[in-house]
Amino acid sequence: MNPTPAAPPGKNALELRNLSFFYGKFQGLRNVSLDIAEYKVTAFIGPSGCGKSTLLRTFNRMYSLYPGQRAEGSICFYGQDILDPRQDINLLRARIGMVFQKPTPFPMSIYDNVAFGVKLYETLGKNEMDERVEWALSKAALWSEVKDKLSQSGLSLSGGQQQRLCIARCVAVRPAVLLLDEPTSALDPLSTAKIEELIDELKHDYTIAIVTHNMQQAARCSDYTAYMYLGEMIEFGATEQIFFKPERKETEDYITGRFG
Ligand SMILES: Nc1ncnc2c1ncn2[C@@H]1O[C@H](COP(=O)(O)OP(=O)(O)OP(=O)(O)O)[C@@H](O)[C@H]1O
Repeated sequence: MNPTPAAPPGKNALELRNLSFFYGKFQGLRNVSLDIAEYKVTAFIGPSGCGKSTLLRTFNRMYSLYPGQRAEGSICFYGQDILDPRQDINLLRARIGMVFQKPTPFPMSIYDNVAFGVKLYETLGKNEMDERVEWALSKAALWSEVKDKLSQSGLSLSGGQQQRLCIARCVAVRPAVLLLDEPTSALDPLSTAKIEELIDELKHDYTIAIVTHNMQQAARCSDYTAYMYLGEMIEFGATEQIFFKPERKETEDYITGRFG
């Protein structure tokens, strides 16, 4: 199967070319090429184990934490190859933030959860930090719910609020790209709807890549969709095209539930 590189019109935040990934001897990604358009939502769908999370984790070199895992090919982030061994990983993670499947607030106050990342990269005075925390919590549509209890533990919030707190923590360091790895799979339908609304708001300011098992979610939230299978990019295009007029039979079978 050949990958289907497709360049959405406009500027790209990330450009992947012939990206392969290895967990030791096991190859998790095979020659993936695609462009991630700036200020759009790109969704990654496909059956369990097809490499969606593996792909997302290459975008901020998350795998570098683990010996034996390596990527080949190139990922250009506004013209800079992030796979270059000289890449400053901390700086990269400030520019490309990640939110995980399970909400992961730190065992500290709501305020400190948001301020934590900022302190790693910037030295702000108290007023500036207060402003940044309020700004980030507002961006994550959480400010009105927590403004009177900023000193309470982040762990005291509901699951949906905790996930929005994690988004606020990510946004607070002012990244260019947000990576969302199944951000609603641990949430109830109401919290899921809130996060989906939030994604729609956030794409005005951020480029978003989302992994989801939920096809309705991909159809609702994304501008572009990539269908993956066994580590390969089978088809990539505008979400409407992928869902209503897929070019590949494999994509159609998956979308219509005939897969397997
Ligand atoms: N740490 C690891 N070591 C070895 N193999 C791994 C590791 N993590 C993932 N894999 C393998 O890489 C492949 C892709 O896994 P990945 O988690 O990216 O898939 P996925 O599409 O995100 O799956 P899911 O939808 O179930 O989360 C799978 O075959 C998986 O078993």
